[in-house]
Amino acid sequence: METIRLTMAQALVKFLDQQYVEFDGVEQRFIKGVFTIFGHGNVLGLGQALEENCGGLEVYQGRNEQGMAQAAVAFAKQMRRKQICACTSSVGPGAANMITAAATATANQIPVLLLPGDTFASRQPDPVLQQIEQPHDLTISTNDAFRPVSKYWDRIVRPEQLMTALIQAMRVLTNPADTGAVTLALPQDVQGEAYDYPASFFEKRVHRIDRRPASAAQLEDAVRLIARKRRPLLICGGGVRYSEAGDALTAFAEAFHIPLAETQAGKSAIASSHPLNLGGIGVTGNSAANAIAKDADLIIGVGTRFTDFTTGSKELFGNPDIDVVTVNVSEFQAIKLDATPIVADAKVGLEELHQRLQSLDYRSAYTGEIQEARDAWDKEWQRLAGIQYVQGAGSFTPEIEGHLDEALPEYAAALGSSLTQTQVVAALNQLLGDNAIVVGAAGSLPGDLQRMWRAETPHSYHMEYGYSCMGYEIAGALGVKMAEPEREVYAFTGDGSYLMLHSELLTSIQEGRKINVLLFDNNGFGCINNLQMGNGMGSFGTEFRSRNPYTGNLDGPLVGIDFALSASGYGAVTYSVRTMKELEQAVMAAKRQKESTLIDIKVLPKTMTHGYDAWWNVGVAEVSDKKAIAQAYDDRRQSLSQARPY
Ligand SMILES: Cc1ncc(C[n+]2csc(CCOP(=O)(O)OP(=O)(O)O)c2C)c(N)n1
Ligand SMILES: O=C1C[C@@H](O)[C@H](O)[C@@H](O)C1=O
Ligand SMILES: [Mg+2]
Repeated sequence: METIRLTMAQALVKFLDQQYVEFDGVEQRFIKGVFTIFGHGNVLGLGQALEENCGGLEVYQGRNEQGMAQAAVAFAKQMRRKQICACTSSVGPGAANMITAAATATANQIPVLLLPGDTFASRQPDPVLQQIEQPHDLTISTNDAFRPVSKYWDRIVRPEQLMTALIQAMRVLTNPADTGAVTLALPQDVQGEAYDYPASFFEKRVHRIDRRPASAAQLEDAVRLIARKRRPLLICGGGVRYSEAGDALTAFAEAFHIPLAETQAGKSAIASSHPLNLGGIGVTGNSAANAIAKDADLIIGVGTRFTDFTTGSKELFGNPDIDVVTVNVSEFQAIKLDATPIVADAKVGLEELHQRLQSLDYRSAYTGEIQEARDAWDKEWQRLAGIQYVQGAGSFTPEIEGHLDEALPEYAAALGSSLTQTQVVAALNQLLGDNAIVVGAAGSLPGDLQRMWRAETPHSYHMEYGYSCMGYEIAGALGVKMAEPEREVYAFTGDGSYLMLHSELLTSIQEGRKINVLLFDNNGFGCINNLQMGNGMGSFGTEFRSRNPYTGNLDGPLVGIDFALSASGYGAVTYSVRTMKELEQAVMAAKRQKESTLIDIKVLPKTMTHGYDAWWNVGVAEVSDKKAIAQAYDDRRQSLSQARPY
């Protein structure tokens, strides 16, 4: 047997360089590159291997391990899971920083390969710098914390173990039904240890991503159910995009006259202007999708996990005769809501269902309801786009009313702006152009965008709403830009998310990957303020106010931040926006820039969109002296009584 003597880390790099996937007959390299932040836990092992021969892998320098790994997650998401990046960190805190990103990947079912350094397998120097010592179990290190957030976890304590670990890692990374973060913990000493690896291990491997067909019996069950339903509603989930099933879904909807609603992950599979597309559904959905959902007698969920946001915590589907059909490549997802499942790839499953339903000459019973719902939402959209703040007591009612109404003049003065969030979102939808990609994750913007953003081109909407991780926005925009360098990429971030994590803005500049940050500064954790005040609490710990020496609380003056100044320090081209005219000028100027840009948009709190008749089950206090909280608790109990229990 021919062998090659390499260190474990050199063998790892050589193997990763030879991985390819084939999907619909198209073959491509699977691992684009490796994000790195080196420390003693990885620099002399994996770092040395990458320096000596990284083959066709690109090597990037991250700023924050969470940030670089979120960029890798976004890259793989935008590539529809057909290409990924790996990330390597040092031992201890560097590794711990990647755990949040691992969780983001796994929650969203996005493949990412994480390679944290680990403590010595030999234990000779224990405790090595940054080692946590657990006296009851010396095998534990920081990296064990990746176990609950990884789809595959392994620790390579001998160089020859690498071979089985990598083959298993590739199984998970290329599995459309059950992918997520793969963590291979690499003890520092083992990274540098040599072994005579069989040469065959490094031959080119092509992993076929098969389209799983549906079983005839499952199709028959589904057809029988659909045939007796009059008001079906399709839900387009992320699986539609990963399976490139947008056309199949459109054809299905058109053939049987079935409206469709979009989840955050599924949005932009089908153009918003399509007459059967109702738009976003659920807690962050619009009036059109939610109204049709309430009366639907059948939900056909395609590639969706049916999260609480999509189902309105299982209260949204109000028709007593409701049934559910699913098309999902994952058996686990397919049987949710006690559905009649079709366990299959979204495109193949839909095409097979289409064929069988066609032979029955099926058509839904909708007449004018779909267009009416769309028209009503369109009218509401125009109203949201036109909301302007008017100064003076009683002359302005914000969308989220009755919380901070009396504080709005103070905000307008402190921010120097009276822009409303809905008017800015609507204007940006016109200004950015159809080909732009919008990226988001947390705060109030995902709600506004799922409702209001009209996405006309495929894959122009990139929302991480499985983990809704603050700080993904800017790191994610970098990953998206790496996936689609020809398109303008816009990170929609709140001030809170920017403050949480924006380190990879610098990486975007270093790499010459231009991203545009649209920062909505409302001086606080706006959506959480809405949530607490909407459930009977006061405004507590969510506005950005200084410590007040008289009360001892955080109810002093507003804390003003010049975000444009902050980003310009990194080399971003920045703009400050306080009027609609400035917004238009800034967007036009940003488009002409070659460097990354940041537009610091000052918006009034409470001027984002509100909910449109979907309930969100949140934990409200059962005991409180406050009447408003007791009322919120009763309301919750009432909604819960109308929701499906499972
Ligand atoms: C990492 C992380 N921590 C905490 C949260 C909980 N959370 C969700 S939104 C939010 C506030 C967001 O504030 P900002 O980015 O300013 O957006 P706004 O709601 O004001 O639009 C918080 C704390 C989260 N989603 N992610
Ligand atoms: O708690 C949350 C509330 C949501 O409105 C928000 O978008 C999300 O980021 C979150 O974590
Ligand atoms: Mg905010």
